[in-house]
Amino acid sequence: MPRIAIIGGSGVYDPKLLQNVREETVKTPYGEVRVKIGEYNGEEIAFLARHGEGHSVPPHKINYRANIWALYELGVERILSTSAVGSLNLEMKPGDFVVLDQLMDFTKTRHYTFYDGDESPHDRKFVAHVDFTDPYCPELRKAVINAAKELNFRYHPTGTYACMEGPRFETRAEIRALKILGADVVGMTQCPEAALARELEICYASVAIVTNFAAGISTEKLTHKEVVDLMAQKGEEIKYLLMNAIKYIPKERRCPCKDALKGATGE
Ligand SMILES: O=P(O)(O)O[C@H]1O[C@H](CO)[C@@H](O)[C@H]1O
Ligand SMILES: Nc1nc2[nH]cnc2c(=O)[nH]1
Repeated sequence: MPRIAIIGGSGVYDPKLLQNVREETVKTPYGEVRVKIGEYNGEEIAFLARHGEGHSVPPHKINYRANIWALYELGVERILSTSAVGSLNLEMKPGDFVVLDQLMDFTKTRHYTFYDGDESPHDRKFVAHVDFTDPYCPELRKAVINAAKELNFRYHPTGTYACMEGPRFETRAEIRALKILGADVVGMTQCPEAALARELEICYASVAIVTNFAAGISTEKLTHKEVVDLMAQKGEEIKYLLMNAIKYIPKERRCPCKDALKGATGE
């Protein structure tokens, strides 16, 4: 059973560094999900392409609940993901890695929880309000930071991610407002992905890769092509960073993520 999963975002569509890769279709109450499972240094790792292998699913249409539930069904306890982002912070330049520690959710039409009471399509028909003060797992964040240090990659140990609905990019005014609100980077997929992992008591962290300066800060037109091109240039580094982080992930979980539901249901 894979204890660790990688969710690849834009530009990260296949688990090149895994050996003996097999594909499983996992049935979930929210639909079927195709997951690849391979090995790295003798450890079973699950891999899921967030947008589908051909980047056919836009950010606002991703079946986040099926994806996270599928990894839960496989026994995954820890999820590392990648996120291509625009930067609002001049210190965070294209090509930089940002180990996210905070997020703000500005999405509008997504499905945000597994806990829909009686309407839940599974036996967890209770109401739950999980703590999300710190949305990312401290142990996973530390593992990525250790790996970035060891590989001598240009990285930032913290960063606040503003999640926009998309699929369009932002206006100048929206980026100006997000900057005032304290965002460092902007993307379209961390919400509800991070919260759904917390709701199933799965540790979650995301390595953001700055692909461009955000609207109004960049002097150029924003294009998805620029995002995918930069992710392709950084492909090898991203894979080495994620794989290198694995050895720093403690076998035993001592983080609050594993007890997220304690007290969340009022019981
Ligand atoms: O967050 P990932 O999946 O890396 O994708 C990012 O890249 C796309 C924009 O080019 C958006 O979907 C944005 O969220
Ligand atoms: N929302 C958003 N997502 C991105 N992903 C990569 N760059 C950007 C950006 O500028 N805005």
